[in-house]
Amino acid sequence: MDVAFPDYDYDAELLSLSDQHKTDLFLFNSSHNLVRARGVSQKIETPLSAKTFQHDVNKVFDAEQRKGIDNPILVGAIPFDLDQPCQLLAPKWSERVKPFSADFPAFKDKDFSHQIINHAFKPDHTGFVNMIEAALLTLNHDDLKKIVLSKILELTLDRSVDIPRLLTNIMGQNPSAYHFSVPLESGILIGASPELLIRKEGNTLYSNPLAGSAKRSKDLQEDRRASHALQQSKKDQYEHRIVVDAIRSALIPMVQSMKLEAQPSLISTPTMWHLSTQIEAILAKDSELSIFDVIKQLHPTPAMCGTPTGLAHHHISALEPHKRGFFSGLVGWCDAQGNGEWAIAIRCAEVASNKVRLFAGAGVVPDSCVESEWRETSAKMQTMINAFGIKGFNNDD
Ligand SMILES: C=C(O[C@H]1C=CC=C(C(=O)O)[C@@H]1O)C(=O)O
Repeated sequence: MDVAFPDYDYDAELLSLSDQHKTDLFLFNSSHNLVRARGVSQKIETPLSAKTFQHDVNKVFDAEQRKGIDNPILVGAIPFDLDQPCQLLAPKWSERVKPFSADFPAFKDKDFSHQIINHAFKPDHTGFVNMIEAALLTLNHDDLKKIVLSKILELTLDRSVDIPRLLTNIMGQNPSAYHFSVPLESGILIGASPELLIRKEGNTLYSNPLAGSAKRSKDLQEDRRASHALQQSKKDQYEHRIVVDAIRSALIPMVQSMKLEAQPSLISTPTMWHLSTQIEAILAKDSELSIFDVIKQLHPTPAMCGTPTGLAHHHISALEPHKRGFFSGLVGWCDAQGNGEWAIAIRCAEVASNKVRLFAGAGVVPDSCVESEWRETSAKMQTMINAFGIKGFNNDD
């Protein structure tokens, strides 16, 4: 189904939100699909690692089909830790249409701004330094090759956040990202992720892992220098290669063919440069694998966790003072015909009224430098700081 894009009044037409529905709308927008959903017909909270997971999904799809929906969908979020409950639902209402182009004046909401009343990093700078130093020691004395460690920034803002306005700002400022707004029990998970874990169209799989990062600069020359240095950086190339190798090894047993770029390319968001690899693969003939079977083999990749996965996961639980929940998990949708798209929940925030939590992680390898990882995670948070219209906050502190 195609949609035309007239000059929208963003909150009335674009997001079709009346006041009482401001926060219960699920939205996922990529350059391939825009999925919107509302209301709960059925829920799935089973962890992805549970044996009954696919059975529970099939049961929900069957029940929706018995109600007369030809190709029902599931939308929601999958946590970082596969043993934790998912928040997936078959919505009461949904539509899948041509994606938004975010290049409208309506998306440039310059008057949208917030002030910070309180802020706290978890861990704080000292705790972060200790955490990365402990990781570096482990990297030297263990089989661990890479670990991704994160921090959270907790904000209290001067007023409750208007979610549709935040979403339009996110889209306007980051037109080529995966935009999402996912109502969860703890608040709204909302953001502009640059990273695709998996898109499945029939038997074709697409993935776009990122790893290796540099902060962008407003100064053109400095910006070019940063991108060039990233491309030349052995440390970042190594960090990236670990992710691509893991995805390739996980896909090989499932697919009949795979195309992937020999060298990573550079991609940019408005705030960051990244090393990126596009991967395309065709599932083996007569494959009965669902998109969740594929996700189970891939997630969490070394771009979110580390390598080897189990060991990195163990050290993350021991070193990080916070529970990630859905941060660095997945957000997206899938249908009963086996299509779907799941982006990684980064460059995002969890918002509950005027309380906001931002998340950012960075890959740590033996050549990592503690202060650079602090600055990199702060730079990654700038995507959401800008979307909230927060000015003059130096989040390097
Ligand atoms: C974990 C995050 O970034 C990942 C994605 C791209 C580059 C990354 C890096 O260079 O460390 C991270 O693996 C985040 O943005 O919070």
